[in-house]
Amino acid sequence: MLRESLDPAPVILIIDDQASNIRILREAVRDLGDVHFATNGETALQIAAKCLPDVVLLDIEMPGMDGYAVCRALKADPKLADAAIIFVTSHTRSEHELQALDHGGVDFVQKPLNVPIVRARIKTHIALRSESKKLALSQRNLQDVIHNLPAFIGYWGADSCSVFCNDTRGQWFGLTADAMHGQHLRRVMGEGNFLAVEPYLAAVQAGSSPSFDIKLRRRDGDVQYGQVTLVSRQADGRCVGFLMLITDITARKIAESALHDEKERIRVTLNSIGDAVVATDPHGIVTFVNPIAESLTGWLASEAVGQPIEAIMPLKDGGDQRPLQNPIYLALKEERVVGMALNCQLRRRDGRDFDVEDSAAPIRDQEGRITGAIVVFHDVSEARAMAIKMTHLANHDALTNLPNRMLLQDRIQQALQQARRKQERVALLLIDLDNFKTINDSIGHSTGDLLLQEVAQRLKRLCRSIDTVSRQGGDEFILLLPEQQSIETVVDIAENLRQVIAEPFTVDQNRYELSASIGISLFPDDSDTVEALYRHADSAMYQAKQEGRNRVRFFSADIEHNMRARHLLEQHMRAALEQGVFTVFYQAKVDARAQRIVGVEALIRWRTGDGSLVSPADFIPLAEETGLIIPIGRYVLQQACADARAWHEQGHLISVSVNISAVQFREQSFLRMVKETLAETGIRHDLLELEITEGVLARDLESSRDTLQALRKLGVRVAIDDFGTGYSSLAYLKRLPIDVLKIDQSFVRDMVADESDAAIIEAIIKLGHTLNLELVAEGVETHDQVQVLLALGCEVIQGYFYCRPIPCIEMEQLLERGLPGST
Ligand SMILES: Nc1nc2c(ncn2[C@@H]2O[C@@H]3COP(=O)(O)O[C@H]4[C@@H](O)[C@H](n5cnc6c(=O)[nH]c(N)nc65)O[C@@H]4COP(=O)(O)O[C@H]3[C@H]2O)c(=O)[nH]1
Repeated sequence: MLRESLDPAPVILIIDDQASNIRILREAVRDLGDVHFATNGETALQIAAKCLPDVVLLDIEMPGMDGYAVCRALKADPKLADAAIIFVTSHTRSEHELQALDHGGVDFVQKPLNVPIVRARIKTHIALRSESKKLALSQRNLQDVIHNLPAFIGYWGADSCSVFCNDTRGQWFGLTADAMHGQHLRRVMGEGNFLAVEPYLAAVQAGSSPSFDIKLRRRDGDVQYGQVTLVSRQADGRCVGFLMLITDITARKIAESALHDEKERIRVTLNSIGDAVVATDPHGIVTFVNPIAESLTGWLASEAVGQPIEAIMPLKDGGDQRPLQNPIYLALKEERVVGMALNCQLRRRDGRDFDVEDSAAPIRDQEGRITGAIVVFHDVSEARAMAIKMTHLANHDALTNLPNRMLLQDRIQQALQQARRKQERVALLLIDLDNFKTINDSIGHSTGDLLLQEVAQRLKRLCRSIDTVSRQGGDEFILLLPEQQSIETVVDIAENLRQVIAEPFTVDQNRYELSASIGISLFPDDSDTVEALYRHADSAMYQAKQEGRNRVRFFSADIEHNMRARHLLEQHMRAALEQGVFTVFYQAKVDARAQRIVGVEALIRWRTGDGSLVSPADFIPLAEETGLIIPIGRYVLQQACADARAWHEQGHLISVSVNISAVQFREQSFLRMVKETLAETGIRHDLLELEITEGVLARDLESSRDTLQALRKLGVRVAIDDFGTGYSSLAYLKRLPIDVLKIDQSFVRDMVADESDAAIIEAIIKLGHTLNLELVAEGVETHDQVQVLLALGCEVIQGYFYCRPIPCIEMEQLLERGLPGST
C-alpha cells in the first residue's frame, strides 16, 4: 500500500548483485529521491520492508533469488505490492521483457545502462507513483466521505439495478452494499418503498433530477422518513443510470409533526375555550383573535388583524366611564403579567358595554425577547350582576327589601364614627308592632306579610336618604337616624312614626289597625357603642310596652322626663289656644321727661287652670318649634290692635308694640296676616309697632328688607328688640327701614354700676340719634337708671320702675288716671 503522505521524497531501491551497476544506478538517481540498495534478493526484501520503496530497480540475473523471485515476493507483500518495479537486465530478448511485465514489472531497462534514459524512466515512474498515490488518497477520502455520510448514496444503472452503494452495513434497506450489487431497486427497497419512488423514475430517464420526501418502512417494521434526490446520469443523450441520495429526515419530520400537533392543540384550545383571546405584536397591533373574542368585541378576526388593540377592544371604567388603557401595553412595557383594572368595561363594536375581567401577558421567543403580547378576558356582566344581587340578598330582608341586621350594624358603626368626629347625635329607634302576632295568626301569614311590607313603606317614606330603616325579623323594625342635632327632632320623628303606623291599613279591601311601641336610645347621651344602642333601645321599647303600648319611650330617664314635660306642655298649649286661655298683658312705655305714657308693649300671658301665669319665656321657644307660634302670634297681634283701637277711641293716642318671632316673620303669609289684622281692627297703622330681634333680620337681609319695606309702606313701625345683644351690624341699621331701637335690659340692669354697660348704652343712644331712630330703654327698674338714661339722651323708658306688665283692663285704668306725678 502506498504511503499516505505526498511530502516525503520518493524512495528508490536498487537491487543488483554487481556493485558497479549499483554505483552507476545510484549516481543516476541520486537527486530523484531516497536511494537504498541491496546486492541480493533476501537483503533487498528486508530493506524494502523497512524503506517501502516507490520505485525498485531490479536486476533479473542474480545468484540465489533472481529478479523474478524478488518481484514475486514484493508483489506478495501488500505493503510493497504497489511499488513500481523496473527490471534491469542485459537480456535483449523480448520474452524476458514480457516475462518481466508478466511478473508485475512496469518497465524494463537494458544494460549497459544508458543513464539519461534510466533517469527519464525512473522520473516518469516516480511521477506516476506520485499521481497514483494522490489519486488513491483522494479516492480513499471520497470513499470515507461517502461511507461516513449520514445518507444513503447509491448508483443505479439504466436498468435500475444497483451498481454502487455506500451502505456497507445495510442500515437503510437491510442489504449491505455488496448484497445489493446488481439487485433491482424494487428488490432493494421493497415493494412499498419502491412504489413511492417509481413515479419519479420516468423523470429521471428524461434527464431530470427530482427531489421528494418518502416514508420508508424498514425491514424491521420501523418507519423512517427520507428526503430522496434522484440525479440522472446521461450519456449520448440517454440515461445511463442515476444516483440516489436519501437523507434521513425522521427527526425533522417528528419535530414538524410535533410542531403541527402542538399548533393544532393550541388552535383547538383557543377556539374552544370560553375565554376571549387576542394576541398582538410588540406594538399592540392585533395578530390573532379567537372566536369568543370575535363575538365579545364584535370584530371578525379577518377585520381585527392589523388594527391597534384599542380599536377592537376599547376599555373604560365601569364607574366614572373614563377610558382605560389596554393592559397589553403595560404587559409589553413592563414585560410582566398584568391584571385588568377592577370594574373594567369593554365597549363592543355595536356600542353595547360588557363587564370584563382578566389579564395580559407578554410573549417571548427562545432568547427571551418580547415578540408580542396576549390578552385573555371574559364577560363577567352576569357574574358581577349576580355578585351585586347576592350582596344585596345578604344585606337585605327578603320580605320588605329593607336592610337587614347585618347591614344595619355596619351603618350604625359608620354613623357612630361620623358622630364622634362631628360631635353629633345618633338615634336608634326600635319599633315593635303591638299585637301583630295575634293579627297575623288570625288573618293568615300572607296578609300579615303584606301588612309588614306596607309598614316598611310607610316607615321609609318618613325617612331622609341618610336614615336607615331596617327589619330585624318578625314585626320588629329599627330606624337609624344619624346626624341629629336635637332630641326634639328625634321625638317628632318618633311621634310621626307612631302616628303613621296608627293610620289604618287596607289590605285586600280589608281594614286593619296597628300600633307601635317605640324605644329610643341616643348616642352619646345614653349609649356609646353599637351594642349599647341596641340594648337600650330594646329596653326602652319594652318600657313602652309595659306602659300600655302605642307610645314612644327614651332609654334615658332624664330625656324621657324632659320630653314628657315638653310633650305635655305642647298639648296644653294647643288646648290653651283652643280654649282661649291666652291673654295679653301690656307694659307702658313712658316719656320720662314728660312723665307720660307714649305706648305699650303687648306681652302674652298664659293663665293656667289654677290661675297662675306661665311666662312666655317658658313656652314661646316650644311654640316656635312646633309652629304654634303662628296662631299664638296672630292672636296677640289681633288682641293688641283691637285694644289699641279701643283706647284710641277712648282718646288715648298711644302706640302698641307686638313681638314678632322669627318663625312668624319668615312665614309667607306674615304680611297678609298683618294687613288683615290692620283692616279687621281698624287701628291707625302708625300706632302699630312690630318688635323684631336683630338675629331675625341678619339671617336673610334681602328678604328682611323686602318685608320691612312693605311694612313701612303700610305705615307700620318697626322696632329692633334687644338691641346690642345680637349682631348689632351697622350695615343693616343703615340699609333697613327701622324706626326704633330698644336698648336691651341686660345693659340697663348694671348701667349705674358698670361703666362699660353705661358706655354701650351711650354708644347705642348716639347711634340712634345719628340714624334718626327713636330709642326705648327696656327693663328700667330704678330712678338712677332713669336719670342716667335721660342724661344720655334716651327719654322713652320701659320697665318695672314705671309699670309692670298688666292686664288690658288695668292698662286702661292707668291710661285714664295717668302716671303718678304726671299732669
Ligand atoms: N326684670 C325685669 N323685667 C322686665 C322689666 N320690664 C319689663 N320686663 C320684662 O322684659 C320682657 C320684655 O319683653 P321682651 O324683651 O320682648 O321679651 C319677651 C318676648 O321676647 C317674648 N314675648 C312675650 N310676649 C310675646 C308675644 O306675644 N309674642 C312673641 N313672639 N314673643 C313674646 O317673651 C319675652 C319675655 O316676656 P316677659 O316674660 O313678658 O318679659 C318681658 C317683661 O315682662 C323690668 O324692669 N325688669
